[in-house]
Amino acid sequence: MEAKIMEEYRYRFDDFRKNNSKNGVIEVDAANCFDLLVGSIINTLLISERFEQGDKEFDELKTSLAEGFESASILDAFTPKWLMNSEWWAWRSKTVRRPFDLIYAQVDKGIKKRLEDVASGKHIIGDEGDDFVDAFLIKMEKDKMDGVTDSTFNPETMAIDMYDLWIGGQETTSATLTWACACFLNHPEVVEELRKELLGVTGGTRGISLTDKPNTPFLNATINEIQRIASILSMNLSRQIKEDAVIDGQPISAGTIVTTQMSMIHTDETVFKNHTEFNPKRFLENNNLDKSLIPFGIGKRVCLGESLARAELYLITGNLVLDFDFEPVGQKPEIKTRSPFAMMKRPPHYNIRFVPLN
Ligand code: HEM
Repeated sequence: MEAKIMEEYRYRFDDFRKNNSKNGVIEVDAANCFDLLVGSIINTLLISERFEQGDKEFDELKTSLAEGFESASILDAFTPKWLMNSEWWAWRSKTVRRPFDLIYAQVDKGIKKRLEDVASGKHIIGDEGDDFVDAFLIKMEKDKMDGVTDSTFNPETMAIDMYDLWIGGQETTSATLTWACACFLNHPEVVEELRKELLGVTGGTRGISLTDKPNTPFLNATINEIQRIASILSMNLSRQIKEDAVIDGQPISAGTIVTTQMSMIHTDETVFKNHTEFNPKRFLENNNLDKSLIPFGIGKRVCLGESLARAELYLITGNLVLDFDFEPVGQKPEIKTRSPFAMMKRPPHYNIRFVPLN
């Protein structure tokens, strides 16, 4: 996983150096930059294909996915029945759902092409396969050979899984990285301290790697603080109560749909003093504080992509700090969301300069 993330990181920034730089300084739209990088990491893991700048299909998919997340709100989670039957709701659902339909169509197309390539011998599946699609096809074949009649591994479930992974992994990670750079632009002192820590670990001779994690407490704390400040999912996914229960003194009947407002947990002033302040050191001063940080949810249905997302955040922020200085283009972005009432707290929109350090 690390190798694939780093390959995409290097490829993307080499490409920016060639196509988006003046005198070696890269200037890009922060959101687009991370969209392409994160999208390519997921797509490479899923189906061994990266996205390039100017790819119309990816641009359409991304724009509508961002719009979908921005327009989806608490209303979509708790829609009253009378509203669901209205024409307005039918129109709205179509608009909110459009990006999701586009993603499904795209993964479905990719699977069909892989199946054709396998059939024609253009793609040969090795013992372990190259990616998620290969691994899925191997499992499908195994179930067939073993005579499993009720196997749930088929092209349709593969498309649904890929769709889930795409939706779960793209916008979330990309938005968090866009928040990260907004924090860095506002806090050069944090960047400086991070660089000192990372150079101490690498000796300036190599990039940062996941094995360095135990030796980079300040980077770990900074990523925690970025995720706390970003708190990109205002609400967690919903749960349905199976039995009558009491939550925090409040009786709740079986069948009730409940959710957690994660952004409130992350801004609880009794836990995170001066919660509007970006202060990574709070996680170093209190070793237990990260237990109150749940950006990936908690429990049995915790985020399936947590380890991938954590690896991406660590490797990308760490290596960016080692490779570049960050400069705003015009005014610094405010560390403030563009969509306070949406399900996803979108980062500010800004352009950024990456100034190579050597
Ligand atoms: C910073 C990045 C990410 C954040 C903040 C995030 C956050 C979350 C949260 C809060 C949930 C709901 C957990 C719950 O119900 O308790 C979730 C679920 C999920 N996430 Fe993520 N996620 C991120 C990245 C990813 C990535 C990279 C992937 C996969 C490529 C992914 C795939 C999923 C899936 C499939 C689920 C549904 C799990 C289930 O219901 O069993 N996520 N994520």
